[in-house]
Amino acid sequence: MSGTEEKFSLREVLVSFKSCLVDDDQDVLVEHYLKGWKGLVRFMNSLGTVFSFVSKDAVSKIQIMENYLSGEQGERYRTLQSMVEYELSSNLVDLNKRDNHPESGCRTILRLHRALRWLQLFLEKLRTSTEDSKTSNLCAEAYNDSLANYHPWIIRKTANLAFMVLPARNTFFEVMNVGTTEEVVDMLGEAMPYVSNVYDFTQELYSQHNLLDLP
Ligand SMILES: CCCCCCCCCCCCC/C=C/[C@@H](O)[C@H](COP(=O)(O)O)NC(=O)CCCCCCCCCCCCCCC
Repeated sequence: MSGTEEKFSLREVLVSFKSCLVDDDQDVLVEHYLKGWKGLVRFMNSLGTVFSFVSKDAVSKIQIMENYLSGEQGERYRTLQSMVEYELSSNLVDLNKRDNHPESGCRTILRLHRALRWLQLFLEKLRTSTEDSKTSNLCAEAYNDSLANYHPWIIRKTANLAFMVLPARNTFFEVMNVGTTEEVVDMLGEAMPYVSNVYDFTQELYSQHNLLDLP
């Protein structure tokens, strides 16, 4: 990280998933969801350029969503529920193959949603890890049990190579800038339910509308 860049704590990033949830956890604010992702990408960038291929893809998906939010129909994209209703009722989603709407909000959020499952698994592994656990193994296990199922061989291979250069657990925790190991573990315990609630809500919404396999 460059000296001029302000150090930030992963606590704020993870807690921003708390502010996503509205209406008694029955909806997710897109703006806050994207804010959470931006913080995560910023954290990932601080780990080095080896993840820039991941970062690029995440940034482009965040950008697609921000364009919708600031566009003419921005109000329709305020929450995930309103986005799904609007895009489906206006036939703005390619349901079977990428065609006229290759970058719908629904399919873009689905990609981030699948990545959120990886994050959930990885954070839980970090939280319950021991001093001799290898961050690279935890990350690879979480990836292989989730996101990898949607990626072609070449991406899986590249991702697994990149994981190998992840810093050791101690350094990784330091970069998180949360405090001692105990504080990191406590923070993860505190933040995980928010990430899980956002994940569960989105999963349910997409499942209700048969959107979990969007091309
Ligand atoms: C800390 C280490 C970070 C490791 C990141 C692990 C996730 C590995 C994902 C590999 C994605 C490779 C990039 C390409 C993806 C796309 O092909 C693919 C499909 O898109 P398409 O349907 O439009 O073609 N895109 C996706 O699946 C979306 C990927 C979004 C990844 C966002 C990852 C953000 C990671 C944030 C790290 C924060 C770590 C915090 C830990 C305490």
